[in-house]
Amino acid sequence: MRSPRAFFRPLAVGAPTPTTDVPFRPSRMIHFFDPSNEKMAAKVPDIAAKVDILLGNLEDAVKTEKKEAARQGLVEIAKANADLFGPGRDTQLWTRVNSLDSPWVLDDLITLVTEVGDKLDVIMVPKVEGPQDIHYVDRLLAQLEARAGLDRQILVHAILETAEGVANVEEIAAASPRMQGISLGPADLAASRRMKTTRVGGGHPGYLVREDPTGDDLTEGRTTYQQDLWHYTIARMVDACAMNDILPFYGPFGDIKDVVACEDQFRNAFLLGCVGAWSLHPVQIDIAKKVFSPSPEDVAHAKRVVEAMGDGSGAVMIDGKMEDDASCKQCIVMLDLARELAAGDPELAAAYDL
Ligand SMILES: CC(C)(COP(=O)(O)OP(=O)(O)OC[C@H]1O[C@@H](n2cnc3c(N)ncnc32)[C@H](O)[C@@H]1OP(=O)(O)O)[C@@H](O)C(=O)NCCC(=O)NCCSC(=O)C[C@H](O)C(=O)O
Ligand SMILES: [Mg+2]
Repeated sequence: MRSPRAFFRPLAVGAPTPTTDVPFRPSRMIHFFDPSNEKMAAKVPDIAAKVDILLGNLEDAVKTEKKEAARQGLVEIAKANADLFGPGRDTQLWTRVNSLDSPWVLDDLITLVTEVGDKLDVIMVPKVEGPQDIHYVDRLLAQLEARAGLDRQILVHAILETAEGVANVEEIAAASPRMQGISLGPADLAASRRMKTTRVGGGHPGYLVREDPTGDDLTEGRTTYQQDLWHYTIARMVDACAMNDILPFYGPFGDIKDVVACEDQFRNAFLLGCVGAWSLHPVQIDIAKKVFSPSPEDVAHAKRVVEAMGDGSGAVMIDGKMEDDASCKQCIVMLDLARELAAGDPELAAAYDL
């Protein structure tokens, strides 16, 4: 554990000073694409205009024989679209590198930071098991940033997708000032925990509670309610992130055609405190944008409560409900997000009347 005084010192001579805050940027969807896939690569300028975060994926879902093409493809895309990415641009450019035990990750990090480090906002690290993984990446990035002459830090995002990672999530979130956030990786996590679902995120019809029987018949007339397989992990991840001022995200929803259940999963995550989710296919982009932007009705209600509460003390009745200091704080959370999103989006600003 580093001393509090050392925490904000660069980890390599000449590396940028560590950031003290994760700056607010709209982060409602992390859109995944495979930079070795020509069709997807060709869509980058179009998609970049629609998403908050565009992520060139180098890890799972990229075939082994395409690993190097994906890495090189991302370098070329970042260079060819220099006007779209980098400090002050609307769309963040991220990458997901290969796992730390893979034969590719060292070259992923060296190549990307050296060639296009000035365009990259965040590096997503998969299968993070504890703070030691973040410390390794932190020091290596500092060395690479110093050598590349970068003047701002590239932040790090961890995926929570092993049982060990979940057990250590608080230490992971607090491991470095470079930490930007954490995503739930439900597919790898299910495998690591030996859960018996084969789905990529979402619910499972077998995970349910059943109403008690009303008579002797145990088989008929008993309503079942599907439960959320991910509630515990998301809630724990949200707490770990909130206590360290970093951002929690839901990860992938693999049933691309089930846009309804995707919206439900994203909304559960939003309500629990996540700021965004991954989009794996263009059809999921607008779902994430809608869900992770507060609704105009919630914003209108929040405005009413904050106005009625004045200095925030005491209690008032609005529409038959008690509002006090605590509910006023909830409303301020909602309003802050609405204002931040509306600042870069005239349509939202109009919908929120802000
Ligand atoms: C899921 C897909 C393989 C589906 O691809 P495809 O069969 O080509 O879908 P469509 O025919 O409906 O595509 C229509 C057009 O849209 C383009 N497309 C598709 N996906 C994307 C995308 N993500 N970005 C940009 N463009 C996209 C297609 O090329 C078609 O174009 P055209 O023919 O010109 O009309 C595919 O969507 C896909 O590969 N998505 C990304 C998958 C991914 O990144 N997976 C990894 C993240 S999830 C994970 O790793 C698990 C996690 O770590 C955990 O452990 O939980
Ligand atoms: Mg995974």
